[in-house]
Amino acid sequence: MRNKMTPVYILSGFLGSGKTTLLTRLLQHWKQEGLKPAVVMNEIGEVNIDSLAAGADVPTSELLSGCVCCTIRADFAAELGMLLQRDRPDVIVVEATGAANPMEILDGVAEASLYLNIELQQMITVVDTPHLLHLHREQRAKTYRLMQEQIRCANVLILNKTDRLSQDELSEVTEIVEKWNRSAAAFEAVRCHVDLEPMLSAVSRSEQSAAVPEGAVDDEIMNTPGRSFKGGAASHDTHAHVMSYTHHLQGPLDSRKFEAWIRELPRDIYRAKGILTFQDTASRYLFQYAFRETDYTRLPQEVELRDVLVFIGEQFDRTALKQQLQKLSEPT
Ligand SMILES: Nc1nc2c(ncn2[C@@H]2O[C@H](COP(=O)(O)OP(=O)(O)OP(=O)(O)O)[C@@H](O)[C@H]2O)c(=O)[nH]1
Repeated sequence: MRNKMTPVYILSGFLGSGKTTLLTRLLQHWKQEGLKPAVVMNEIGEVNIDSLAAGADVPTSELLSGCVCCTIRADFAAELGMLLQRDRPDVIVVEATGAANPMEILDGVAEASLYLNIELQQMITVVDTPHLLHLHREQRAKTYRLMQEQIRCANVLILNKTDRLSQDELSEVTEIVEKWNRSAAAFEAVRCHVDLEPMLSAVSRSEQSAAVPEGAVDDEIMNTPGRSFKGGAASHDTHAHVMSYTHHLQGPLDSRKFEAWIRELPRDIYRAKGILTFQDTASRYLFQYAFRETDYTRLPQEVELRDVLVFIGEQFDRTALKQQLQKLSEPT
């Protein structure tokens, strides 16, 4: 039997937006619930000051040699694996450096979930609202684009530092964020003071929304506590949020059927990877899919990994994917 999956939360947000403030709150919350959290942190620079915030009783793993998205391939999975084995946490938070590209981090966690019993729960982005408004007015391209990416990727948005905005400015910022990501559950906050339970359950609700038929999605999310955006159910003109789906395969697949199925994958799924066994070949493979190209690398026989596929894309139908993969696993 497979061990239970440890949920992983990615905490993203621009430098100084309030990630550590939120992390401290989350850790307190989980500890009060009797859970054991662990943290993976990365900082640009030599010393990680934020690790002090986690407290001595929270296992912390640090990637100090640069940004998590650059060290991610080798170190990240190894660090997570070590943390899981050594500390057996109930929940893991990856605090991404404020300058990190969230897509790379998402990709890294997806990669690690091929080898480890972890499940990416959601991406929480803390938005420094006065800073965003300032950049929006100045149109400073690079930083602005990174903030935009961080907002687009989120399933939960904390619109932080609202104490430094007037009501009009808050409306302006909300409108900007809404244009980029209408799907996430959004919470206005001062010092990341949000009701954590509704925030954490809003995470799963927005994930489930992918299975809800078009048109019902926004309705569902509009009803999540803390949702502050205006707007209607019919607005699907903006970017949907990025999501991932992990599927554990029950048995070997027919390679030709799998190939044919991959060719028909919806365009909304832009990345997939996995470990696969085929009914009609002796080897096992590491499978990669990017920009509609597939790649298979033969794995050594002794590799002890379960068969799994991870998909990353925008607002795709996870239920349909699951059903199709179950069908592909049926013996022919
Ligand atoms: N005025 C105001 N200040 C805040 C708020 N939230 C956080 N801060 C302050 O903003 C600063 C940065 O907060 P952190 O939680 O350290 O932010 P961070 O995102 O972890 O920062 P980096 O580690 O640099 O990426 C601290 O001085 C906080 O006290 C807020 O809602 N309003």
